[in-house]
Amino acid sequence: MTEDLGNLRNSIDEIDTRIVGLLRDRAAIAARVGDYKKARALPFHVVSREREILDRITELESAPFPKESIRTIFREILSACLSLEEPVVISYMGPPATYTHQAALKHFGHSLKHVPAATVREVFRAVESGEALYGVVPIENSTEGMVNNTLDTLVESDLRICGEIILPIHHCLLTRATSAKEIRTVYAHPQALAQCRIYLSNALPDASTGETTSNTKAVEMALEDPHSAAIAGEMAAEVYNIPIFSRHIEDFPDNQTRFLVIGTIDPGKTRKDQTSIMVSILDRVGALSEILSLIATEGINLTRLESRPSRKKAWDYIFFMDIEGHQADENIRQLLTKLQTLCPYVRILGSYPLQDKPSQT
Ligand SMILES: C=C(O[C@@H]1C=C(C(=O)O)C=C[C@H]1O)C(=O)O
Repeated sequence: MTEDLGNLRNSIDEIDTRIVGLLRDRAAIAARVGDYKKARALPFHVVSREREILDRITELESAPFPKESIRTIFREILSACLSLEEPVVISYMGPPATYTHQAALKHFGHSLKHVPAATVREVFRAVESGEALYGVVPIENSTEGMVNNTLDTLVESDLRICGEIILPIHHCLLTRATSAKEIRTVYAHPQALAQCRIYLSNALPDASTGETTSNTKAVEMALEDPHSAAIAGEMAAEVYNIPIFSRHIEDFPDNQTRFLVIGTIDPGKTRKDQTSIMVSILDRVGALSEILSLIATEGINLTRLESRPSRKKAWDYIFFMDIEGHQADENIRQLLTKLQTLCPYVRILGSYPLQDKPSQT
């Protein structure tokens, strides 16, 4: 029997009507949850519950529908339902169309209000003042290393880390020029320039480079002058309507950036968490190795160790550590108690859901 296209499309229309009906029912219940929480002054955004939902629906049989798409769709459903409970503002390091903007949209969905801030410090300020519930800032790139400015701002602030977002970063060369030889200057944020060094020296050996405070600023320069180009993401090309001259120009294809979600809300314990801590150590032989062996004795996996000058005294350092697990776990509680006796200063920056590293895309 041959398929009838009209019938198939009628079936799809019926299913879509059912999906919308279910979304309507879900939104009505989420609004009731919102009323319940408001009456009891409970936090309305519950990260651990959202994580539980996302993990559960990912395990449901959806084939041939792709699992990753199920997660993306549900991220948007959660975002839309949450916005019914309370208007939520997210401050991100702007301007619009930066990778940080992309990370914020991926993590919180499009239904929340995403507001750009000019600097990392401004993002912290927006959250500290209560203008925004969360802030999103870049912390580390897999090719270029830590964003020191974010680490330093974290030291000075009382905000906690509520989550992390890992985004594959693919740079594009954006320009109004139609051939490489027309391009005299390539503008970008220093991080982006550093991640595309090999491409620039091979494809545009005669072009000079110019650092900008953001890739979006670079796009504005490239829009004004056809002899200029900018390095930025595909989203910037779309938003600013500038042609893509070349895609995937990053030197290492597995280029990822890690962003932090900062705020005041405790995300709660989930199936797989990570804890970030900050310690200062006594200036004596073996002080750091003592801490490291304590971590090993408790059977804790140390996944990141960074040091930054304390900015209080020359050659005095603060250490940032990420360990697997939640601060409520027995072995981490033990570790923290021991660290408190060993280190002049210990601060828990937060326990939050561990993000899976995205596979290369
Ligand atoms: C509905 C709730 O509130 C929010 C919205 C959620 C949802 O749409 O499922 C989940 C967690 C909360 O961030 C809840 O806590 O259950």
